[in-house]
Amino acid sequence: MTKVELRKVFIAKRNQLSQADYDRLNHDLLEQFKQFNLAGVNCIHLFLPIHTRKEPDTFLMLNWLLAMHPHIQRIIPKANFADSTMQHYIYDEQLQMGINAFGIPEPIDGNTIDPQEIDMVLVPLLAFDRQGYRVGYGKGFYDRFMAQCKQDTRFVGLSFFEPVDVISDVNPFDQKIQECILPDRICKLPG
Ligand SMILES: Nc1nc2c(c(=O)[nH]1)N(C=O)[C@@H](CNc1ccc(C(=O)N[C@@H](CCC(=O)O)C(=O)O)cc1)CN2
Ligand SMILES: Nc1ncnc2c1ncn2[C@@H]1O[C@H](COP(=O)(O)OP(=O)(O)OP(=O)(O)O)[C@@H](O)[C@H]1O
Repeated sequence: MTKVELRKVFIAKRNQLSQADYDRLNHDLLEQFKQFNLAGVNCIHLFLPIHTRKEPDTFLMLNWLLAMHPHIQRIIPKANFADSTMQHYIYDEQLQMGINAFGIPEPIDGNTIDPQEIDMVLVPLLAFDRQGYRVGYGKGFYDRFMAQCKQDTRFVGLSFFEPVDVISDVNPFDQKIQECILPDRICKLPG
């Protein structure tokens, strides 16, 4: 299926989730995340969820990391919709948070870092395929950002749903995830 078709199908699948389904799936994703090997990860980048779009609740991972791995630096993005780029802020006491026009919790002001410092990125997606290609909301924010990271940065998707076989219209800008956290397992991708 094409990205346009997949967006429709997977937005509908999310919208059909009841609050109870959504809560359970978030709980299950957190349990899988806890199993994840974080050896060598000193700096982790997390998107923050658009709750109205029933995105995976990454606040659960953020809080768990603070409690269990306080030495790991946590980074969150601020999106600039004028040019589809993002800036990356350290989630510390100095960070001032707000909610932008798209419902994304994001920094207003704080300390920024360079993408080259990031060891692992939790990547938002609507759908992904068995090769590791992903479909987002279609502005290329993550394709641009992932291209700026180190060669060995780990890109990890979070999905409530299984991969599709193939995304038929991938383009040269598309960046792949190497793993995807699902509610019942961690799905390894060819990378
Ligand atoms: N939580 C979260 N943060 C994220 C992403 C994400 O997928 N999830 N993004 C991942 O890349 C970027 C934001 N991408 C977005 C792209 C489009 C729309 C959006 O609402 N688009 C409108 C159409 C607007 C237009 O075309 O001008 C829509 O879909 O109705 C929202 C976020 C950066 N931050
Ligand atoms: N590094 C880049 N430089 C210029 N344009 C880019 C770059 N990366 C992606 N794009 C453009 O951004 C758009 C991304 O569209 P695509 O449908 O692949 O988005 P997506 O992966 O679903 O979105 P997102 O990454 O925002 O979740 C395409 O038009 C693509 O050409």
